[in-house]
Amino acid sequence: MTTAQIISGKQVSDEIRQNLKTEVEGLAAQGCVPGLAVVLVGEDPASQVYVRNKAKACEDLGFYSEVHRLDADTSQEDLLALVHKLNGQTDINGILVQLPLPEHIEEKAVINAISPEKDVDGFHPVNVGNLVIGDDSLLPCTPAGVIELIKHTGIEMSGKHAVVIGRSNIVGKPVSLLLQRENATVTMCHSRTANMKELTRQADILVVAVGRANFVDASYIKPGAVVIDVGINRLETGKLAGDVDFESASTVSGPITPVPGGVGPMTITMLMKNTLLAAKRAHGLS
Ligand SMILES: NC(=O)C1=CN([C@@H]2O[C@H](COP(=O)(O)OP(=O)(O)OC[C@H]3O[C@@H](n4cnc5c(N)ncnc54)[C@H](OP(=O)(O)O)[C@@H]3O)[C@@H](O)[C@H]2O)C=CC1
Ligand SMILES: Nc1nc(=O)c2c([nH]1)NC[C@@H]1CN(c3ccc(C(=O)N[C@@H](CCC(=O)O)C(=O)O)cc3)C=[N+]21
Repeated sequence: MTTAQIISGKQVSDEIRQNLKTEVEGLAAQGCVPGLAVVLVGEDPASQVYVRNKAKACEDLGFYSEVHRLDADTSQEDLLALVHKLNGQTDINGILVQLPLPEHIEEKAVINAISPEKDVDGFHPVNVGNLVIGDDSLLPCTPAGVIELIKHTGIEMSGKHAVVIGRSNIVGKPVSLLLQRENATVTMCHSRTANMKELTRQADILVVAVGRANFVDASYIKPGAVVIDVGINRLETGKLAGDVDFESASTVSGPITPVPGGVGPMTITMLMKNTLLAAKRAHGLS
């Protein structure tokens, strides 16, 4: 039986979006309407859902938005030309190119082409560098959402032992940097980690981003620990599952996020927050 507190990403998201909406209304009066361009190459079914959710969030908040759907066989040259065009558009403050891209396109070339001021994913090397140094930057959306959710529990991160499973550039690595910024002591686990359960069982805060459905169960978790499940896995049944076996984990954990309704909605909310910030900076308002 679940006795753990469920951290609702949906609810936290709605609260933040309310605040963003109020701010957008104020900015519109000053002639500043945040604009987001989302670029989707090919028809990755998962990406379709996210792109739809992003467009809807823009509409709800009063942002201007453009969705560019390109054929799967679009050349890298044509994609780069679109990115350059969007870089020059004054009505666009944020550019997001949905990943993964088809194999014939070099991801790095595309990310590097996005103007760092418009890189609302926080994937451009300039923004990554600023994140590492601790300077102001556009923070990657999923990691920023993870930190917001932990803050929402009211549990202090400073001095706590945080363990992150996964070390990707888009989730694991930036999450670990943001946790350190909150003064947590951070341990990183990955596919070569030898004694993983020994480590995760010491975690006051456990962030899981492995990309394997129901990978973490109760046996990985210290009683009362905060558990944040970043995983989004589509099961054969069509259902969505996290990287954490919620039924099992929640019997021992403290506050824990569900999937769906956990980190996913926060990712989109942080994207909106970044786009608003980029718009304010473009208008000299921040
Ligand atoms: N909610 C959201 O908004 C988002 C959700 N996601 C989801 O988060 C999950 C992770 O995504 P992402 O970081 O891109 O995934 P990647 O596949 O890029 O990275 C997975 C990481 O997990 C590690 N790993 C894999 N298997 C094991 C294992 N058996 N034991 C320990 N570590 C392991 C890998 O280690 P190694 O480095 O050694 O290979 C790697 O570092 C996915 O389910 C993805 O769908 C992603 C982005 C946004
Ligand atoms: N350039 C780029 N930036 C990204 O941020 C990016 C990306 N590419 N590629 C794919 C991943 C994944 N991702 C998600 C966004 C929203 C939900 C989301 O809204 N999830 C909801 C429900 C989703 C559903 O029902 O399928 C939830 O978890 O409750 C999930 C995952 C962003 N990503």
